[in-house]
Amino acid sequence: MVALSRRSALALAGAGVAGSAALVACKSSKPDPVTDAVAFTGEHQAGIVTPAQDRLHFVAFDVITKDRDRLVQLLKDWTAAAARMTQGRDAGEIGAVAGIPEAPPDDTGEAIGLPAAALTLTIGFGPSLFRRFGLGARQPAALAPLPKFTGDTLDASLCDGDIAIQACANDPQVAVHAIRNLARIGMGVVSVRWSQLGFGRTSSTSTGQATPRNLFGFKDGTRNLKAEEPDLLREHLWVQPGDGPDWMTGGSYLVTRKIRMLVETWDRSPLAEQEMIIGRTKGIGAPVGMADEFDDVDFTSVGADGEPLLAPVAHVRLAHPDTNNGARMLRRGYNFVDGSDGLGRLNAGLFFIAYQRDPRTAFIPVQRSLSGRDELNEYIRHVSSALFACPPGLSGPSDFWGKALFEYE
Ligand SMILES: C=CC1=C(C)c2cc3[nH]c(cc4nc(cc5[nH]c(cc1n2)c(C)c5CCC(=O)O)C(CCC(=O)O)=C4C)c(C)c3C=C
Ligand SMILES: [Fe+2]
Repeated sequence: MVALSRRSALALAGAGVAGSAALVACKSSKPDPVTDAVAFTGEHQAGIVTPAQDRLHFVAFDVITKDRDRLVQLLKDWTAAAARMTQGRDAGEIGAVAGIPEAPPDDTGEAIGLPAAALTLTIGFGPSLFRRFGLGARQPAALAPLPKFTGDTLDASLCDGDIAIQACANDPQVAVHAIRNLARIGMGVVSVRWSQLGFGRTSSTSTGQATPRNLFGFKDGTRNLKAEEPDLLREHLWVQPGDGPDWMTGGSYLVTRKIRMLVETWDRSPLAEQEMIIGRTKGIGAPVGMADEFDDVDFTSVGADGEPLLAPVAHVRLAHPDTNNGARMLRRGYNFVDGSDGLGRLNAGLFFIAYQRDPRTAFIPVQRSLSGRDELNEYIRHVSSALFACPPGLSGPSDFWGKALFEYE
């Protein structure tokens, strides 16, 4: 049997040979150059350390059923649909246009003819899920709700959620199609709590990727954890045996923060001040006082005025591992522009995404350091916050999202 993508199925449909597709998981965790598909199964979920794609559609769901079996069935159905869509196929076995005219199609159709576009679908479970379905004792200690931080201006309707799914792809229509179909399949069991579209990745997760820029115009993601650093990934990204609970071994904790950026105010500030606030040059992205983007941050040199070259309030000083007891995380955020705010300003910013082995020793201390002193706070507002436990990758066809969490002795 052959695996037919939406593209080849469309082409072959004309020749009358569509309908014999079978799921074939591709082996590599990098996009397959022929099918442009990222493997759906593996040790870790795709969409974390796999190369960051250009587009995002992120959704947080509330579970609206009290029936545990219905939720487990949905997780099975979602897994099957996600396996198909990440390989460039329709969400359902029949597809968008091959079904009977009397029934709604099992795929919505807007991705017909589009490739897999390196689509990854990554699932996470929020703290609120563990208050139900007998999951209380299964909640990881690391999954305690995030604390309030100085300056937070959070909108509760944009925070938290029982289940999150991150869709990343190199085509926005492919990412939106995936989330739309998962929401459709979940009708009656889950409802969308909040969602976010993103464009322009704001970090690299591989040394092979150029460092992109955020909406303040600075290179972002220079000193990110990268796929080529397995020792650091073990230490800072993946939950290790013994960290507990077992169902999270090989997984990672996901923090999202929607951060509005007051771009109009930023755009009126002088270049030298922008560089002082970030602690890096805007052009090359080098740490202040250094020449190259990948030079180490210089904490100690002082200028002719006797003041440190790297300001005490500079973002990269306050976010640096040396300032935070060695804390590191894998950032995977996206720019967003959600139209304008009715006052003539863009509603724009950074949808910050960070994965880590334990938020208590990574995101939380770093955000405490930033929220207290970071000069960047004059120009940003945190409006949404969430934390999710992302289990390890799926082992094969009999595994499904959440199996080890829900099915235990
Ligand atoms: C709590 C974690 C962080 C938040 C929130 C955050 C917001 C934020 N960051 C930028 C722009 C840049 N950040 C940079 C580096 C950097 N930022 C964090 C953490 C948070 N940032 C870390 C851990 C680091 C790396 C520190 C280090 O190890 O040196 C940079 C420099 C380039 C880079 O290394 O990535 C920029 C630029 C914005 C605009 C923002 C909120 C909107
Ligand atoms: Fe940052």
